[in-house]
Amino acid sequence: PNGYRILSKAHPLPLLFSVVSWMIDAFLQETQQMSNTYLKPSFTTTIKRQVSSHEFNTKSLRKFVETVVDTEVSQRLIPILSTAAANNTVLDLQDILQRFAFDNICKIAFGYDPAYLLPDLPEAEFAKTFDDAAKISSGRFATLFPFLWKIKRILNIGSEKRLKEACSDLREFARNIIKEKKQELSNKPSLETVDLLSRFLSSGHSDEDFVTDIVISFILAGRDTTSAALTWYFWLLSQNPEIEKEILREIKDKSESPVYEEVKDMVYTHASLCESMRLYPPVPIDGKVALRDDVLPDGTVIKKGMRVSYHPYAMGRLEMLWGPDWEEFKPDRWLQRAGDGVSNDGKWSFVGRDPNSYPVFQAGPRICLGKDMAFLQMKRVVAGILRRFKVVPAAEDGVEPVFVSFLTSKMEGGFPVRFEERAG
Ligand code: HEM
Repeated sequence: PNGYRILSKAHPLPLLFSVVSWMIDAFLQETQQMSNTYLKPSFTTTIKRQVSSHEFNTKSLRKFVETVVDTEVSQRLIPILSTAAANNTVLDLQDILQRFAFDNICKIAFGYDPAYLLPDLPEAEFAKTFDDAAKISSGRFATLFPFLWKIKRILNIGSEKRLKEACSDLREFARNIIKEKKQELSNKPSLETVDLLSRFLSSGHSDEDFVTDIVISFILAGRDTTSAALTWYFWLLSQNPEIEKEILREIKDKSESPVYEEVKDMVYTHASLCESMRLYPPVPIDGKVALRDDVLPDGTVIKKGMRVSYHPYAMGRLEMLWGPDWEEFKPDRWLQRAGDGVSNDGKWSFVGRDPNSYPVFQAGPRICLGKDMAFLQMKRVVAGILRRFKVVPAAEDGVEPVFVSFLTSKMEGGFPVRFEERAG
């Protein structure tokens, strides 16, 4: 569209030294309108410094997987799918996975259980508000006439009025979580809480707006990303039975291992998840705003204030990066035989890609902090579901889902499926 320049054509993501995180920040900027504060420039950097040594280290991650994810899988997800299989009911898998991810991220980040993944699939008012806010804010970046939304915002009408209301509700929701957590901590100062929010509050962060931002950004980072990845993953598996068979074989092989070992060794499943996110990245487009004048490695001049976007969706489909078979869902492109090449022991090993040519989790110093956590969660869900069920799209053969994006990717209208119990 007008106003856009392709800076590096098909070239891998250029170095982005002097740019700032944009997606989460942009969303937060909107929600912050309500508290009349300005985004602290170092906000997400501060989160990173604060939490990377705590919640995202291996020990916490293992705990997260073993307790929260497995409880949610075995006590909520599987019983719901079992009932649906027994009654031949069609469920919207996208909705189920979003509920699953929302419960998970709330439990790990705040020690709070919203219980959205219950058999009666309760109205998720908060989730709807969250979707509306994300949809309207992402619409701003896609518009050809940005002055229109700015006028609407000044006049407080239409979508901008709805956004303002939604943001107010979100902040209210976040404040309530914080209030309850503070109460809990004051009653039990020595409470053995491992959630992020307790850590922030216990370590002296009392600025309400700051902590509210943390709550909202973690929901955004943790809810829609893994659920988007898994929704498209199950769709691709339904279209590629041979690959599904291979994953199932791996899952069955590992079923006797302890949780952490199982997940670590699921090389083929890991490759298939990477491959699925190549074609359907949960964050299909992301951008940065230049803090000061800069020159990209290819000589392109960037002026302070210019927005630079990069497109994981487009980059995942480039022939020059992935070869002439880029359209194929092919986990093998992430694998090689382990060993010395002579005594082939038959084991596959995973071959990662340079994050600059696969920026699904972004690249550089602001790379996703939850990447390992996301993979652990996704593998446990894949193992939990596939071990018991075959996921069958309810739409007629040949009907393809439509990819849409509101900050994160979605399947338009959801993903209606049936579940078939596997024999044995
Ligand atoms: C498949 C799942 C996921 C994908 C594809 C993904 C992708 C991304 C991307 C593209 C960014 C960069 C955003 C930007 O700065 O513009 C990001 C940042 C981030 N992600 Fe993830 N994410 C995933 C799951 C998670 C999970 C489960 C968490 C856990 C809470 C998480 C936490 C974060 C955090 C804290 C940042 C900010 C890092 C910083 O700015 O220093 N992510 N993620």
